[in-house]
Amino acid sequence: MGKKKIGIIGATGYTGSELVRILVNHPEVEIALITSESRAGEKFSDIHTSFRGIVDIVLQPASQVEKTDLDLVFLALPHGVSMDFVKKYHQKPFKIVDLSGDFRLDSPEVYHEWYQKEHVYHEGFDSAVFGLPELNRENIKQSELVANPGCFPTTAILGLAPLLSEGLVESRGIIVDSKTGVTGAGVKPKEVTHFPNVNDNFKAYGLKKHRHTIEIQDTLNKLSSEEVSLQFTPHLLPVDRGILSTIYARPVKELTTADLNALYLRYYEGHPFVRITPEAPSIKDVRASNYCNIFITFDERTGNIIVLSAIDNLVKGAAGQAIQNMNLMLGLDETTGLKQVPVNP
Ligand SMILES: NC(=O)C1=CN([C@@H]2O[C@H](COP(=O)(O)OP(=O)(O)OC[C@H]3O[C@@H](n4cnc5c(N)ncnc54)[C@H](OP(=O)(O)O)[C@@H]3O)[C@@H](O)[C@H]2O)C=CC1
Ligand SMILES: CC(=O)N[C@@H](CCC(=O)OP(=O)(O)O)C(=O)O
Repeated sequence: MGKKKIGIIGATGYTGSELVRILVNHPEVEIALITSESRAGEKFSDIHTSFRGIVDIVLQPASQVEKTDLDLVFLALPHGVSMDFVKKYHQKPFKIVDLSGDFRLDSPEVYHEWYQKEHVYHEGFDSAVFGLPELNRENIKQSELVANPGCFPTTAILGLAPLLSEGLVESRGIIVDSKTGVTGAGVKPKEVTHFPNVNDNFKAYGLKKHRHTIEIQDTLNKLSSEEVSLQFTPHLLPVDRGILSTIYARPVKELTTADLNALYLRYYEGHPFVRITPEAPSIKDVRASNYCNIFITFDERTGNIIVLSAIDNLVKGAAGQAIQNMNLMLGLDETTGLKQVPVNP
């Protein structure tokens, strides 16, 4: 059987280039098409110069998608833009992994409220599968359209899933305190990512209203018998990539650190990209890899459970997870092409 043919839409952005970086060494697929609207006609390596001599493919306009024989397409496009592409490609023979938030939430009304986007595409919301393989592996395998999770939700959901599915913590008042690198904000320069505003600085944003709050709650509600309500606050770190979420929850029964570690090891057995670690993880422990490192402990003094969950926002938080989903959708081993060792230092 030949290699599967893959298209990447929006590859001048950060997640698009990260998809190319990983897929170029994937043994079972070939990159058949890379598109860009703003830079069509230029080489991919003219824009992402670290690919010089490695990926010199000429960027095509997105209109080429329908003229190319493809097995699967990644949409690495902004929220709201992906919807139009999904609508256009709905009946095409290729599968789709959408990296945006357009199809992650269950209802268009909720999407509208939290994304503050006027443009809502109703059809297709029903058929999209939320692409977190650790929770949804079997559905992803059958899916034609996967909604790849957001970066913060990946840390928070993986960090809390064992506790909430076993009903071991109070489901209201959980705190998710997250720190992210600046690539999470995309390639377009903005005031918030301007060098003097980020460098040597640290700040919270999206207080009380960040759209990932609902993505985390919605997903955890499907695991929990009691309704989940959580406080999510993201912060911007002066680093390029990486997310560390510190999560606090109140146990509903007596639990020791040993009990919690045993639970997490059992829950994530057979999930190759989740590592339950004996030490508090740093973002460099997962940098440029598809791993999510999770540390869990009980603080006897305060009565809190503390969970630390670390990923690379561009890999397990975006492109790596998207490729993990692609592997499942194409019937490949989940880890194919994704065994990169984290870069530390
Ligand atoms: N960065 C991250 O850590 C994560 C990002 N995501 C999501 O993945 C998607 C892609 O993210 P990311 O790569 O960071 O985004 P970027 O802003 O870095 O890149 C998006 C690309 O989309 C293309 N594009 C096409 N149409 C438009 C349009 N109308 N307006 C602006 N850009 C357009 C552009 O490429 P061109 O002009 O060449 O076509 C652009 O380079 C987003 O939905 C994001 O929310 C999800 C998880 C983590
Ligand atoms: C630093 C920064 O701005 N990060 C982005 C997260 C990007 C992401 O993972 O997720 P989406 O696909 O849901 O946009 C933010 O907080 O909006």
